[in-house]
Amino acid sequence: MDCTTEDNDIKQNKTVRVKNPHLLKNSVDHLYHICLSNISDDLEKRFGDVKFVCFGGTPSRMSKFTQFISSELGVKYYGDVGSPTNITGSTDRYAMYKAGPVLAVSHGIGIPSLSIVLQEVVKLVHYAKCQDVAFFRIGTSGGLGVEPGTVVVTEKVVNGALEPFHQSIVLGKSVARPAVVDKEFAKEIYQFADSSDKFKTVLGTTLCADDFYEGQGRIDGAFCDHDHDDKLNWLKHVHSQGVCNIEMESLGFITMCHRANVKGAVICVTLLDRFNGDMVTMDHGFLSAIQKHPQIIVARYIKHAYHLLLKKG
Ligand SMILES: O=P(O)(O)O[C@@H]1C[C@H](O)[C@@H](CO)O1
Ligand SMILES: O=c1cc[nH]c(=O)[nH]1
Repeated sequence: MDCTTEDNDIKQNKTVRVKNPHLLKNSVDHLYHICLSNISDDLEKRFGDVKFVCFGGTPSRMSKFTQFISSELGVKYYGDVGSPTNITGSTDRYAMYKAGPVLAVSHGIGIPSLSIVLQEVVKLVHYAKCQDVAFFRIGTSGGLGVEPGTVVVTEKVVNGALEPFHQSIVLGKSVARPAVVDKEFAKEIYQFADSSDKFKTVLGTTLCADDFYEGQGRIDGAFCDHDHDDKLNWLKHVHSQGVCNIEMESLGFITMCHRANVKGAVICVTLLDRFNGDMVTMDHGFLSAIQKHPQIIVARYIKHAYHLLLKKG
């Protein structure tokens, strides 16, 4: 594909942007952490049909989601009965599964871990010439003033200081990139909540922290230099600014989707109300049941969008 065609496709919001002139010079690109290569693997043949890429923290969640979405869409997943195959096979850093137009990828904990796999997946869908791709993060979070089990569809994302950008250090300098949420896309997804659902779904601001303990104001870590009142005052303050939930990846996820010209949305379930405590104490059965809540909403959206695509032909 020459650059003009590529630019036109990007302008028409079809293909995924890889904004790196150095890559054009290199013919070989080994996607190290997902164990794929643009030369030795036929990425277009294997992944060219991908339209929806869903990310979440753990391999087991993404494997279960693959089974769920494959039965919802009536498409086979790649792998054996009852066990989708991890495409990243020989690396155990991340897991990636495929069911028809859906790719499900685990990202680990925090933006550093997420950003590596997200960059490689952006390059993967770029090399595979996927068109009109959408990315989703289906995660867990701590809630503020909402019942545990509530799904928050992120309409704004901020860092721990309530600023809507992601800061990182590049070549020794601090770089701040804006976290631009696609609000229309968030609203579209939110509309797939149903009044008969056994859980609530809300649109809200998500605070993305650098850490699970002190970074989220917890007082139950190995270290803590603040007290219970400081924590409550901070939680009350961020809640008064519209924050509904706290997690650890949304800022990097939204910022990179924007840079890649990909529609991106963050949909997380809340595991606890942080006004009532810090520890996640629910039993494993309940935890695994409520992790499905964001998947239910996203699966409805994907099913709807996929059927529209099939109709278009
Ligand atoms: O998608 P998950 O459930 O992994 O996301 C949240 C944020 C952190 O990665 C992790 C902390 O327990 O859960
Ligand atoms: O409180 C919580 C729960 C899940 N994930 C987080 O980052 N925070």
